[in-house]
Amino acid sequence: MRMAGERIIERLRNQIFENIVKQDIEFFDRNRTGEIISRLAADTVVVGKSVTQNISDGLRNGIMAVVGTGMMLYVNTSLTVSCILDFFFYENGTFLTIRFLIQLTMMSIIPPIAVAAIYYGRILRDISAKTQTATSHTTQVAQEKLDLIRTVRAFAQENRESHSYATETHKVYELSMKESYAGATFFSGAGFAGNFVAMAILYYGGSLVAAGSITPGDLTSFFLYSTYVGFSFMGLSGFYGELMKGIGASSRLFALMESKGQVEGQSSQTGIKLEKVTGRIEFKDVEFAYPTRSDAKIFKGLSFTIEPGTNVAIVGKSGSGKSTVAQLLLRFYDPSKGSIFIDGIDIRSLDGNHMRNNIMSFVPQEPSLFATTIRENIAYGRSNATDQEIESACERANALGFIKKFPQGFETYTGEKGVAMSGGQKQRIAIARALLKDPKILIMDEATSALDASSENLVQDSMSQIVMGRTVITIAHRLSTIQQADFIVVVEDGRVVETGGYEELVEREDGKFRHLIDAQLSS
Ligand SMILES: Nc1ncnc2c1ncn2[C@@H]1O[C@H](COP(=O)(O)OP(=O)(O)OP(=O)(O)O)[C@@H](O)[C@H]1O
Repeated sequence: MRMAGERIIERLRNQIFENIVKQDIEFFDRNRTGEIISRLAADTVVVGKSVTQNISDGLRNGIMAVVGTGMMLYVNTSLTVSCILDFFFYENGTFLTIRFLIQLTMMSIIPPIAVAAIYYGRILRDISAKTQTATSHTTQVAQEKLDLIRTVRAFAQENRESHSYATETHKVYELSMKESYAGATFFSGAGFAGNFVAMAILYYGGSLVAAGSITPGDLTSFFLYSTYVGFSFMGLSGFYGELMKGIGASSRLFALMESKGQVEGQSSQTGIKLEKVTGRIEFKDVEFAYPTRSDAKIFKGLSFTIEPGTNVAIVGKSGSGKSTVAQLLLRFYDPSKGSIFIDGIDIRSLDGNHMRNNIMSFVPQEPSLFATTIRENIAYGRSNATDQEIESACERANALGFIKKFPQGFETYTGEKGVAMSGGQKQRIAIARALLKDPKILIMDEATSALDASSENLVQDSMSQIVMGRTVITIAHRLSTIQQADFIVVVEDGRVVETGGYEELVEREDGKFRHLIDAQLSS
């Protein structure tokens, strides 16, 4: 049972994690990582144990109850005839036979214990669901605060964070207290009833022995079996309670396991697999609001076309939705109206997995690295890449120089989320990672923002190599970095308000792009 339990826990974890990583990005906007981690780590153990170790206890107790009752009846049958005929009424007319003792045991312990056990089980189920939620909140708080430990330290908020963690752990403690009270009430009540009946059996059984209607041996065996039955019913109640606890903890787990993404096929492997792509992109009348903020429309009819092989910059004020263009193109979300096409095909009909794996590469605004070596981070999208390919991607991303300066070179450990790398180094590793896939469409979200002027110049210099033979979308904040763009798309109020080449737009006196440039120069 223990082995089966461990196997169940392993399978539950794997299946739930597999389902979670395939969820839409919206799911991660709605759920906090700490909660998911806690469900995977703690809830799976409660559920696994409740259906295995607990079942073994339940089976043992069930068998003991059945056999014990059978033996009681057996003791009874051997005496039944004489008991019923000769001692049906004893002395002063009291109803005292072994049958009566059985009835006494059965009637006075089992039904009340059964009713109390059902009630106790329900309480445990509710408390268990609440405890698992409270436990997930403690993990959430710990995870978030430790993730941001540098901010916590910089603002000297260690005490406050310890206090907020303690508040959450206290909620778990209070629920555990409730569970303890419920357990103590149930088991002490059941124990008291059991002892009372045991005394009653001894008292009446003693009288029967004294009267010679049963032998001391009969009473002893009967007493032994009834104790077995009593204990096993207590055990069965405990089993039921633990089962209910498992059910309480499982509700959220099964919801996580069964939850299906909203964006059908966001990470599924169905749909068209585009093999020969030119890299033409079209946004047509796209309307969009983030699902978690559906009243704030980001796009209200966004339309633009990017021809294959061009280097396009998307510009606009902060919060105008530039990064959202990338998120829609990667199909992290679907537009509420309108469509996005790649080579004339609506991306909703493409195989999302294939599209992201073979057609596109993305350098996010804040590149995070996995806690492993530089090599593994760069080869993340193409684990079979050769050393030569990795070096070549690094050269184009202007990353080779600094990587080679590390004593361990490509084997240097990048730290959790890349903390052991500078912002500029992380960005160049992320650019190299994107280039290694040799994508037809490269999306760079403010990819050079963390670079110092000289590194940025070096990356800009290699831009001609980076863009060669592919469509590049640069989501630009610093307008100085987009002079090489073939085409600029200016986004404002959810629409495209201007398009054109850099020189052309800069010269438009009253143009939106010109305003952006002027605003940036004067700041
Ligand atoms: N996951 C999200 N859920 C809800 N709202 C979001 C989400 N991501 C972004 N937003 C909101 O959408 C709007 C557009 O954000 P976006 O990141 O696209 O802007 P941006 O133009 O790239 O800004 P910046 O140049 O400052 O990075 C903002 O108002 C932002 O608050």
